[in-house]
Amino acid sequence: MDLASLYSKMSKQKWKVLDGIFAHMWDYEFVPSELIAKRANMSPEKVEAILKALSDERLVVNKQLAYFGSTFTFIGLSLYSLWRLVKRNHVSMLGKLMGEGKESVVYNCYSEKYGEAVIKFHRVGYPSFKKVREKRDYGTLHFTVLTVRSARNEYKALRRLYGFVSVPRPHAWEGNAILMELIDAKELFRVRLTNPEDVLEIIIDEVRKMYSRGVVHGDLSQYNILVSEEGIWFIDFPQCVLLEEGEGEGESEKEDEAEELLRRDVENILNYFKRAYGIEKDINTVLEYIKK
Ligand SMILES: Nc1ncnc2c1ncn2[C@@H]1O[C@H](COP(=O)(O)OP(=O)(O)OP(=O)(O)O)[C@@H](O)[C@H]1O
Ligand SMILES: [Mg+2]
Ligand SMILES: [Mg+2]
Repeated sequence: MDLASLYSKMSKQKWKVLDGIFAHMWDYEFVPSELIAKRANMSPEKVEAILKALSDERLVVNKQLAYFGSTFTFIGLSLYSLWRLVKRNHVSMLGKLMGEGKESVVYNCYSEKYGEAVIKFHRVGYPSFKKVREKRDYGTLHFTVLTVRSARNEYKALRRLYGFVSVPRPHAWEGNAILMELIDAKELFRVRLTNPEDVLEIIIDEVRKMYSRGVVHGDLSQYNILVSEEGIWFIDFPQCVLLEEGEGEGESEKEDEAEELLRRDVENILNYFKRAYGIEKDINTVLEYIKK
């Protein structure tokens, strides 16, 4: 996905058309070209011609239903989200591709406001990612909405935690993209720790702080913790559960889910430290400490 070169090939009218899709994607999987035309202030014929060009570039998928409709591809949505970040002056220059995970693509970038930073483009449940899709219950919502939601959930979690728990500073959120602080560190699984007991203590204390702010990570593992000489950071929050103030003591379904996820998170970490460093801790004691 070469976003920078795709970006340079866009025109003002193409951006307007993508903007029209974005504005109505909450109500339609395939947004009627007529609605796009209205918002873009162009004729429907012109809009359809642009949509066909965008489809050739694999930025949208068009479908002839009872009407002519369009939806974003992952690349199209990412490009559009990048445009919004640029327009709001959050991003000045896109840098190198840093990594491609199952559910995201992460780029280095430069921001005049924030300096060096990263952009994480979310992709949840796009059709080509079958395995990811099977794992979750998507109901009837379509991919674009789910993906934007996942970005929003991660942004909300980072906003709530930053300053209390060691997470990258969130700068901005647009569409499926989150702009955040660049952390100069490596994933836990790639590092041989000299003080694993201390690091495990820190992790448990941070998970406790997270929990006290109503956040359960939900995918905690040696892959989603970054470490360096300077400290440790938690990343990758789209699947987290956010409990509201006062929640966490009752019996709601969300709280049950949070409890279950917390146990799994802690289990993952304890298993990793046992396997990699031979450190053993009793999970129930640790959970009790976290919830205290
Ligand atoms: N703020 C950051 N600073 C530096 N590197 C980062 C940052 N955020 C993400 N990364 C890098 O990008 C990778 C993918 O990010 P992240 O884990 O958030 O997404 P993911 O696609 O959900 O991952 P996975 O496929 O493992 O679930 C990370 O493993 C890390 O190497
Ligand atoms: Mg990850
Ligand atoms: Mg992930």
